[in-house]
Amino acid sequence: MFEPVRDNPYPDSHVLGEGPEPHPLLGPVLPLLGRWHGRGRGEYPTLPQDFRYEQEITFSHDGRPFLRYEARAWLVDGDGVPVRPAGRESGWWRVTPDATLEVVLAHPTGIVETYVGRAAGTEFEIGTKEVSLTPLAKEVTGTRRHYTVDEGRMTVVHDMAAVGQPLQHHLTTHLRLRPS
Ligand code: HEM
Repeated sequence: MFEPVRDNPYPDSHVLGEGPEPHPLLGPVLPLLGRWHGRGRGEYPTLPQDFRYEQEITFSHDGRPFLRYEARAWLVDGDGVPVRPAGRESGWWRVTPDATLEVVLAHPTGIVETYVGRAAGTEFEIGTKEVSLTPLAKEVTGTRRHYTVDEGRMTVVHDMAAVGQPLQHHLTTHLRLRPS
């Protein structure tokens, strides 16, 4: 019944030239591919003070026309010393033939977001189509994310409408591509 099986023949890759060939439709999002690590600052008008964090983001693929996305962050103090784990999220970035992006992200805090957006060179902009919340999740009504990639550096600006507040800045992160 429990016969041995071979290793997964379709591994993910986050490095060009390793693993499967990227699907041709992934062309517009290839600048995102890789493991990124960096620092950020966050704020929101409902919070008593702003905060600093570090974050790791990985975009990978298995040869099909979507990226796998994984991100985790941890708060740090003013000296960069880790304080506690913070936001985590994972999901999928699907690319259509006209370079439209369709993104699904899930958070451990009971939030699931669907997004639509566009890839334009090294700029990627996505905005929520719908946000779905579990009963205990904080009220998030919409978010917008802007990714800019430039020679191994990535900046992510994340605006959010939540807990009765209109869409406004929550996070800005500056990341560098990690050597694999
Ligand atoms: C790098 C990722 C993130 C970090 C470091 C971060 C950090 C924080 C921190 C420190 C707080 C204050 C409450 C606390 O101490 O836990 C907070 C509040 C909040 N965050 Fe984030 N966050 C991140 C991503 C997100 C995302 C992706 C969303 C929405 C999809 C989100 C939605 C919220 C909401 C709704 C609140 C509560 C505001 C309130 O109740 O006043 N956060 N975040």
